[in-house]
Amino acid sequence: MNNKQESPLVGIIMGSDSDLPVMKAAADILQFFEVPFELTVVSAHRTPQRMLEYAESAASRGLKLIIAGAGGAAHLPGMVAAITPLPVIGVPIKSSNSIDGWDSILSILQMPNGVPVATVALNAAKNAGILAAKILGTSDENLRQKIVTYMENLKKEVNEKVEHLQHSGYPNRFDVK
Ligand SMILES: Nc1c(C(=O)O)ncn1[C@@H]1O[C@H](COP(=O)(O)O)[C@@H](O)[C@H]1O
Repeated sequence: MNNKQESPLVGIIMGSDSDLPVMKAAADILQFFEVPFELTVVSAHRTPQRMLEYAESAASRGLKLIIAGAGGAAHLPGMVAAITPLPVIGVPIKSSNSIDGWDSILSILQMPNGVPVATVALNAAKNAGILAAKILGTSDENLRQKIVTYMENLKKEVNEKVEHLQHSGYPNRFDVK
């Protein structure tokens, strides 16, 4: 699955394996950009010692940033950010007992001054992966070029939809692409 020869640059962690269906999107997009990553379950609540050791060792193991997803009382991203000097991207997850995901969003977003977590939208693990790739792309021209191509393709997709709409007969005078 992941490129085993290269040591991981991104650590994807989540509070439970029940988060995997959401967090898989971060792994998929990193794989698309050919960014080596590792993925595992770490819980601040249920496995505090494992969380401590993961966060303490992340930088020295060669990781450049961490994507942390959790639902409910989602303390994992913030606790990891409190320990590691690496940037942490937090993914709020709408878990089964959640208050519509707001519990997780606010737990991850409302960090105290001095301990930032870059929080993406609810369940937006794909965006977390893209953001990680963009950050790594600041010092990797090859990766940056892949991101430029990805963005060009996004634009093309929208333009094709606009083209399709043009042919459906609705009036539109705006044609800047
Ligand atoms: N928020 C946390 C933490 C943590 O922050 O340490 N550990 C587990 N969880 C979350 O509990 C939810 C339910 O987990 P289970 O499905 O295992 O009961 C998951 O969304 C997980 O991220």
